[in-house]
Amino acid sequence: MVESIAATSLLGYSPILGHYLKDCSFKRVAMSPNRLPRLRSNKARAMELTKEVYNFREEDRFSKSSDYQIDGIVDRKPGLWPPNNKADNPSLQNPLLRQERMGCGWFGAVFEWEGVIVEDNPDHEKQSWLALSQEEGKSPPPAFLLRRIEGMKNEQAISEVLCWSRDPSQLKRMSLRKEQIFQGLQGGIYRFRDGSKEFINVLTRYNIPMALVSTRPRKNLEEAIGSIGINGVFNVVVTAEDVYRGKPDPEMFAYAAQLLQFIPERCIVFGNSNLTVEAAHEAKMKCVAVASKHPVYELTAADLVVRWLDELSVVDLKNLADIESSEFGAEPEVEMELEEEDDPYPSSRVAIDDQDFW
Ligand SMILES: Nc1c(NC[C@H](O)[C@H](O)[C@H](O)COP(=O)(O)O)[nH]c(=O)[nH]c1=O
Ligand SMILES: [Mg+2]
Repeated sequence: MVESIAATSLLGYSPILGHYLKDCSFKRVAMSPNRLPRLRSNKARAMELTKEVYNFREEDRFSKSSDYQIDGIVDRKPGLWPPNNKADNPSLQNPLLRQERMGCGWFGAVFEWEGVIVEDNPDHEKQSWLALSQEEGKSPPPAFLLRRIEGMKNEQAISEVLCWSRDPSQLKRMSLRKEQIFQGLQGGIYRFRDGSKEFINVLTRYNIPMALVSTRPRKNLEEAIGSIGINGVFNVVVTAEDVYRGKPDPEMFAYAAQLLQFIPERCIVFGNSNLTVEAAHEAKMKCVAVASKHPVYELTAADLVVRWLDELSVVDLKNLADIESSEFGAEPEVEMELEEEDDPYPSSRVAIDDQDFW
């Protein structure tokens, strides 16, 4: 199975619907009525948000997520946005490796959890909000508001969309309660979506760095990861506690890229809603939409739409991650190394980072 997915090529395979963006400006998608006007550039905003989060809870975050970070990939010290450009590191000495990474062969995969890796039951989420509104003596949120808060952090949804409170302690209390209700309904039972296990096996085999990003609390997500037996598969796990804002804000994806040490243009997001597509594009990332709870025709703003992850091959992802040189400024120059005269084996010198050539 693993072999067949990896070997699938562009020759024989055509995803349900897909279009590769060649316009590096990315399309602006008018799909989220709750988007706030942005007065600053996306990059400046991501930088500001990421810095804020670092200053706010740096120690807490790194201590909690350390189990999921692979040494050598994640820099535990705070850094500036954008992250160090691991892929296009000009100090790479192996010209073949450098060429490979400067092209489309080196990228990070950023996955949502529900509706992408595991099956999602949309009714549980709706019922949780309805139950919370009843407990709090608020009017039940209508369907259009529930759609607007899909993918947001609970605090964000309660304060900015439902307008139930702005008091931080109340927001925290209601958010925790809503997750408690959700977990009760969900029952701690998780099931892989068909094809997702096979797909992450392929990516693991190809050494493609992977991040898991979800608006669920870390504790619940860690339990869920353990219960389906994929501990340690993701190099990085970003959860609700790590960020101020969920989707459609790009903060979660920007932070995942920072932890993976990939510039955003080198990341592909896999999500199942238009808010995810919007957040990924806002973060300057490509987005594959998985049509799980939303039909294919509603997700056409994504760069590629599939029903099941195992419809995709590594070749498809490489094509998707194909980087326009203009996105990096000037055309990169291939550096010629000067070999020292007294070195008897000059061509055997390889930078440390060159050893993981795949
Ligand atoms: N509000 C509705 C949701 N919200 C839940 C989110 O879509 C999401 O599944 C959850 O936040 C987990 O995050 P992730 O997918 O792992 O990133 N879902 C619905 O189906 N319907 C809603 O109205
Ligand atoms: Mg989802």
